[in-house]
Formats: sequence, structure tokens, C-alpha cells
Amino acid sequence: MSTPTIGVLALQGDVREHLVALAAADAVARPVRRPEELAEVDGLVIPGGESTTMSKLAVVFGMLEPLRERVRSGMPVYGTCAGMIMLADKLLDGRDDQETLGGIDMIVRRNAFGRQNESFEAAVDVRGIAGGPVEGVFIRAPWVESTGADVEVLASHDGHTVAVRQGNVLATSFHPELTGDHRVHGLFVEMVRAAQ
Ligand SMILES: NC(=O)CC[C@H](N)C(=O)O
Repeated sequence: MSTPTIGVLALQGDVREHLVALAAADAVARPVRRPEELAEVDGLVIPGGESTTMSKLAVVFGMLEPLRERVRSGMPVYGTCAGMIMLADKLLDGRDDQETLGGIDMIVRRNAFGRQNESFEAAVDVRGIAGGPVEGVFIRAPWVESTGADVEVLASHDGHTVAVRQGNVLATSFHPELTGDHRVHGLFVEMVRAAQ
């Protein structure tokens, strides 16, 4: 099977770290800012950052509808933190004008962990990832408040859902791209391969 080309949405956020993690997980990785670039990738990562800014820039760059269209058409997508927010069908504690792409039938609460702790790390067991828990880095992180019947819960922390998958769309509240452990990116690269 050929090596998949995976884009990282490069409007805002920790793009470089995802490019490095994807390359380490045996994908060809490149930044994506424009619809023409989106058309050329087999899968997409939406990075951590600030979802309100990312949503605004997606409108400015004319990316909102092209992104929605590709998610709807089944392109594999993986969102971390702000990226998870972007993939939520419904959002709590977002800004009034904040747009999401949707893709996962879930309600996500923005900054849910952030009120108590700005940032923390915790070992997280992720279904489908062998070799023990991953180090979860949570930075003003959202959690998943509820999920629809077709959504698979892959991980929880403190009783809150922090990793989910629905079909080709994967999302985590935490940031594997900041840890040097590329197993979650490896899982996503396998999802992209399987969809090719
Ligand atoms: N680390 C992150 O991506 C933080 C997400 C941020 N709190 C937001 O609302 O987008």
C-alpha cells in the first residue's frame, strides 16, 4: 500500500508538532491552508490551538465549506483539543459566532478541564492502542459531554470522555503531538491507509 499524504490544517495552532509526529508515523505530512491543498491530501489533522480563532480563519480563508464537504464525504480526520472542538456537531461554552465543522455526533464542552487546571498531564488508556497508556497532555482542554449511538468512546479521564471515534473521524482532548509518543498518530495513519 502506498504511503498516505496527510495534511495538517495550518490556519493556527501547533501545526509543526503534528507534521513531525505524522512523519515519524510513516506518513507524508504537509500543511494545508487552501482548498486546492485540501483536495490533494488523503487525510487531515486539525491541531490544538484556539478554536475560536481557527473557526474565524477558516471563514476568512474560504475553508469552512470545503472542510465540511470533505469530512462529510468520508475523508479521515483527526482533531486534537481545539481540533476536537472543530469536529463536534454541538458545542457548549463556545463563542456565539463560533462555527464548527462537525463530523462526530457529540456535544463537546470547551475549556471544560481548564477552569480547575490550566494544564496537566495524566496517563490515559486508549482503546486500540497497544503497549500501555499514553501520556495525555491537557491544555485548557475540552471534554466530551455526551455522544450519539454511532460514536465509540476510546478513552476517559476522571469520568469524562477524552477520546472518541466515529467512522473515519477521530478526536482527542489531549495532545499526543507534544509527547514524542507517536502511537495515536500511528492509529490515525492506519485509518487513512484503510480508507485509501
Ligand atoms: N490546547 C488547546 O487546543 C486549547 C483549546 C482552546 N481552549 C479552545 O477553545 O480552542
